Amino acid sequence: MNNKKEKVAVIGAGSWGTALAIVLADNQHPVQLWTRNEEHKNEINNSHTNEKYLPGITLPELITASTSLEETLSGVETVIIAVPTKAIRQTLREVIKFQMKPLTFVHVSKGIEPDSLLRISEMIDEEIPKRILKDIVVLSGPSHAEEVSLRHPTTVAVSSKNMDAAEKIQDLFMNQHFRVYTNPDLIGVEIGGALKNIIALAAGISDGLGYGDNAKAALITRGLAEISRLGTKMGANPLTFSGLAGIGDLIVTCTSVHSRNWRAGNMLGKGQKLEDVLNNMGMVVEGVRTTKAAYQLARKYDCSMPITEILYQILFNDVNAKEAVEQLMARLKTNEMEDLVDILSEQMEQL
Ligand SMILES: NC(=O)C1=CN([C@@H]2O[C@H](COP(=O)(O)OP(=O)(O)OC[C@H]3O[C@@H](n4cnc5c(N)ncnc54)[C@H](O)[C@@H]3O)[C@@H](O)[C@H]2O)C=CC1
Ligand SMILES: O=C(CO)COP(=O)(O)O
Repeated sequence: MNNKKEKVAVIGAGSWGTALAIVLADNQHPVQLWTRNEEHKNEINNSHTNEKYLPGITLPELITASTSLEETLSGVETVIIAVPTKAIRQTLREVIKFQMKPLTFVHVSKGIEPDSLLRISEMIDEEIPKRILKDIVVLSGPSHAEEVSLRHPTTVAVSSKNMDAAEKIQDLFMNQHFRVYTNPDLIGVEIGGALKNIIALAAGISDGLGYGDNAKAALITRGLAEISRLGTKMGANPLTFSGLAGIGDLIVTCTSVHSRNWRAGNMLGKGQKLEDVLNNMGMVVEGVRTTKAAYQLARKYDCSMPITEILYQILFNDVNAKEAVEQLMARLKTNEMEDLVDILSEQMEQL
């Protein structure tokens, strides 16, 4: 059942924030969408479009944009945080200047902060004073904004330490095009969403190099193995990685031309420089920063992550992509099932 009249704030009017605003407006929720750009605000309010991020889509009239956070947050109990991971802390610090009443923070971004190695829910917990922090919920899963905005069937998962809050967000978003599942594994849902971008970059590189379906299937399968291995060490339930926030998101991001991570990888595989690729994309490519964070996490947790390690060398140490693939293929022989044994024994230790 939808809470039809509740106003909702969406912070970030890029592709994903706008697509989710459409879902909420389709569910009859008035949406207050925040953008930092005055022209962008006028376009959304006057033309009901967002041509840079969702070309060709007409936005429902229930969506109104503002450049004022105070105005965006007025009268809402739920705020959707939809800015890139690197902008989360700065955005939260602005939000708390205008907020007196408790809020449920729903984050929909996919990343991990390098150096602190915090997940986004942990960053929110750190930044938001307890007096205005009601709950933190994550929404993640295989969901390209371009398809959500066309009302194509999409499924996602929501998670929180408080499952009542997760169920409330499930009700807020759920409709006939957008199916929302709950999953109690907050760590797994956040880790799956963040780490799949690393593998999508690698899949794009593989395609850019001209390799085929065998290579991509290998990256998806062995990528899932290393995501599960690290995620389990961090306290996730390994079963989450067989779900929407794991293999589901991995498939969509590694195989879709909509994926910015895949597209960036593809350009790198064709020989373009990382700096040029990022400058030309005009949208966030989360996997680059997340590769740095995962590389650090692999060391912290003493976890073998060969694809992440080799991608780190390509991105940050200028290692040639073709030679990197040769290195991956020439690794010491091993037993595929060792991963499963590692994951199971990790789980036993946690019981
Ligand atoms: N686009 C998609 O299909 C999906 C994206 N996501 C995640 O959602 C998050 C946002 O991604 P998109 O909307 O796709 O990115 P985007 O690049 O399309 O839009 C980002 C928005 O954040 C704003 N922004 C950037 N830096 C900022 C800063 N320092 N302060 C305030 N605002 C800032 C931009 O102006 C823009 O409005 C990412 O973590 C992404 O992984 C998750 C699921 C689907
Ligand atoms: O997370 C996404 C789809 O689920 C979007 O992926 P990209 O950021 O690679 O476009």
